[in-house]
Amino acid sequence: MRKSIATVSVSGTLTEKLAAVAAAGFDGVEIFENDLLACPLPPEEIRARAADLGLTIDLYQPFRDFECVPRARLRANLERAEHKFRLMERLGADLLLVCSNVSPETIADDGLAAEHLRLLAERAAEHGIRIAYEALAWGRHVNEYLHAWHIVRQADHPNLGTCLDSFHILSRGSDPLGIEAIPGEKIFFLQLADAPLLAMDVLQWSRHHRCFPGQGGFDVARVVRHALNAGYAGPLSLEVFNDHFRQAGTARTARDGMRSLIALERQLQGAVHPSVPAGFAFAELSGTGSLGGVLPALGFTRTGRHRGKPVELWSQGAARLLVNEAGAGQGPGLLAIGLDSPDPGRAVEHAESLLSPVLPRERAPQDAMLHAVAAPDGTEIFFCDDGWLADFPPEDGSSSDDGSPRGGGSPSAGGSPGHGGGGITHIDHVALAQPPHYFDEAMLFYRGVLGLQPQESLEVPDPYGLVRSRAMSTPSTPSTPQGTGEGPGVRMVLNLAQVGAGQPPPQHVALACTDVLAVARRLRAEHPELLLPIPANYYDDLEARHDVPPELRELGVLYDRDERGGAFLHLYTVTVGRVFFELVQRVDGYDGYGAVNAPIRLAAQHAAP
Ligand SMILES: O=C(O)c1ccc(O)c(O)c1
Ligand SMILES: [Mg+2]
Repeated sequence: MRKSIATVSVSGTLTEKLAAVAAAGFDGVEIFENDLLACPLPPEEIRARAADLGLTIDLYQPFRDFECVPRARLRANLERAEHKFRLMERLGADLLLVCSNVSPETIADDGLAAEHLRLLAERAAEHGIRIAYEALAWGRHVNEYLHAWHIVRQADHPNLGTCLDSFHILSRGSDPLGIEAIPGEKIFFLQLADAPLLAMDVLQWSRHHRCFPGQGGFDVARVVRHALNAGYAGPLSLEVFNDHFRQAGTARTARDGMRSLIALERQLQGAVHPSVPAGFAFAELSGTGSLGGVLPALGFTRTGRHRGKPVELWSQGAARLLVNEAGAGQGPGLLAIGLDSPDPGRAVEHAESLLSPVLPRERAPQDAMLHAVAAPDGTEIFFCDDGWLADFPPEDGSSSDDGSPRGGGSPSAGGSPGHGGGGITHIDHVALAQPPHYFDEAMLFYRGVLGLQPQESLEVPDPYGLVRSRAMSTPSTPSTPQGTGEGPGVRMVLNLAQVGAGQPPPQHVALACTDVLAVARRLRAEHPELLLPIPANYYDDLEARHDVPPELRELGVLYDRDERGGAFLHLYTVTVGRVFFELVQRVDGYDGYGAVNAPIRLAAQHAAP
């Protein structure tokens, strides 16, 4: 299908927008009136610029508050329309979007609406122009897409059709099935936007929070499917009003829009993700040695060293951390994540088909880790099969050259915890700080590229701001809950300093253990300086809410329960460089992240020296 985008969806001047949209591979554009009015080029030159870039001008918009007006106003409106028609002839655009009247003076009369729109269509036809009538969700009299269609049908003019916009349909909770009652040739245009599910005024929601399909909570694909079933054959056109997109990089947003449409087309074809990861292979941190003793204190042992690079492998159970001296100057921070992938080659191909930057294969020929892409925040994501461990032979040099990994594959073989029971078994989740303005891009990356599913979006108060947080995880079904399928699954938490930005929230690696209290006791005894202190007030409140062992207070372990009786015990280390560790124990199917405790943790981190 042809792909189009409204110029309002990306930042920049009109000429910057056109260049970025063409570079991202779009076939056409909707020119938003403000972009044209603010552009120093005459319409003929804009037309030539678009043509040179291989873009068609699919629509000019919006024409407002035209129909259902008193007779005297109608004359003025028709004159206003004549001016637009002449402009569109210069621009080479032959479709004008008319949105339903929002004025309080609108006369609530369908017959009058049809009469006025028919007059407009007759005038438009003299210029070879067609009119697409769109119901704004906050239109005064017309705010439902089927209402707009009924008026178009009543007006009955070949140059008059309707414009469907997924936001206006889905934000009102209308059933898009009704689209199939509209003859396809009368759907003149289809605009697509997603949005997070928010309870707010629909105009504000539309003007500030729209996002690309796949980034919000609407079933945009359903709208498209019904339009295609109706026989719609025009472009899929993104029309997004978003405060962050207005500030983000023009080319980057245009590319993200294209990624969204590619993913949407796949969804319509019923394609499934070709290679959903089964678990974490590793997390790679910048730093040197044992990260100042933190890793051995947590029970990790060094089990290997990269053949040709200054990278060490630290293991405990199936939890593997790589410590890379590159970038160590800035202190410890997360550089990369390795995912256990059923088919790394296909996973990276899939990522590339969704326009993710594939990282250059600059590794030595014998290295296994060749399949990697960059996440929106710059973190490198490696798709791994078991072979990668062979790059990290044990240091005693006893590893043969047959490539067989020491301490590979099975969860218990990756090195001994050396501290008895309760140890760490695997990486439970990784939390990444997202750059401002690109949170929605990250959502689409983790959903489309990695096959993770978004959980609820949360806003977590911090003493000096607000952190927006969203967990994304591999799908779990009742028959294969997280932790019992092919692997433990992948859970990511995306954080964004929403208010009070200052510095980005630190990143963290959460490690699953079988007995977090046992680990906490050992840490308390041997390395109390590594534990993040939690205020007594927290425990006074916790003990009033739940029947918990008093030991939690002594050990600084936090606690949460879910409605189904699952429990979560977790513990934080202090921050080292830009990263900290969390130790977690999930009890009886607890599937969350202890979000109620996040404000306590954020405050404790601010208070820590
Ligand atoms: O917010 C608006 O006014 C507006 C204008 C044109 C559209 O196509 C639309 O969906 C919304
Ligand atoms: Mg619209």
